[in-house]
Amino acid sequence: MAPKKDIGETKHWLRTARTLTEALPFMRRYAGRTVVVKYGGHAMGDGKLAELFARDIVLMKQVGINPIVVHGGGPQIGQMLKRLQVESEFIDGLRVTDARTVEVVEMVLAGSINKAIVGAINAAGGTAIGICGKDGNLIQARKLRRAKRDPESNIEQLLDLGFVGEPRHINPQILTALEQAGMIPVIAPLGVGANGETYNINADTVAGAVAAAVGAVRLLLLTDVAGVLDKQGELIESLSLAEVRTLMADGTIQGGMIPKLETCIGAVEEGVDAAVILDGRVAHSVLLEVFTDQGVGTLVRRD
Ligand SMILES: Nc1ncnc2c1ncn2[C@@H]1O[C@H](COP(=O)(O)OP(=O)(O)O)[C@@H](O)[C@H]1O
Ligand SMILES: CC(=O)N[C@@H](CCC(=O)OP(=O)(O)O)C(=O)O
Repeated sequence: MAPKKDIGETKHWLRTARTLTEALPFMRRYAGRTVVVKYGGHAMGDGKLAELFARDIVLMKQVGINPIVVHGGGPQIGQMLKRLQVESEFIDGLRVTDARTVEVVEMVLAGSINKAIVGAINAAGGTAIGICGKDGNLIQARKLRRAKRDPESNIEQLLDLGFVGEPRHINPQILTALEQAGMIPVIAPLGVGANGETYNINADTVAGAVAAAVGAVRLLLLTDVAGVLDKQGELIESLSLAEVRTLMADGTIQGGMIPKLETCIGAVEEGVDAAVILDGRVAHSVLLEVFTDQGVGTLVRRD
């Protein structure tokens, strides 16, 4: 006869059974669909968090969902630029990128960060392949043109952000091939221009464009805050596209949150079911979002 379970073990078993019962409908709903997860530089934290993140991604793959990881690395690029004594400036959450800066951006994003994430996923039992937008012509990009209205003169000026790009066309074939081979794509946010030049693209923007191109069921943007906060600092759990636009216009949303929400609007308008901004520093936040009813963070939905 099998030995009796002790009470602690039984409680743990019951909790696991409840978790599985709650998760099963979501596993069925998302089976065979793609979830794009943007892993922000601020969300990466220490090694333990990266390990938990990698385990969540592998688990998703094991239950039949296709995760695609798009990563950032803004703070890590900043550290390297500092070490190399290259000045760096942001406008509306975007790094002004001259020729010297783009070399460093490529080295950090497609090099050390991409390979660290690939290593973590592989160590967790998955098969990850690291690529950037230049591989397989995944992201054809063009120079980003951004206008800003001068508050004093009220005249709109075109800003020159250098080699900052925006996706012009995504070729998802390479992603489909990796997915069919049971592999997990890990994408560094660089694009290739018409003349072969490298563009630095905001990682949220890339995640949104990839999610739209593959018809993802969810776009998850992992960051270092609980989600979108209101003026009192309280988490907003759900926002329609119209509500997002209001918060942008009244200044509640600033800095790096601007490209994040612009991305959510674009992705949802282009057919992604919903986008979520959530805290990547919370252990298993990806699983909590995908496999529970209430989810976490701020959900951006069509209406
Ligand atoms: N309304 C808001 N709610 C939450 N965060 C906001 C808001 N407005 C601005 N932010 C800022 O946006 C930051 C997230 O953007 P960013 O630093 O670019 O993240 P990541 O590196 O993860 O992409 C937050 O840490 C916060 O400082
Ligand atoms: C144009 C632009 O700003 N590119 C970003 C790319 C990395 C990124 O987006 O990283 P996070 O997601 O960690 O912020 C940069 O140079 O920092």
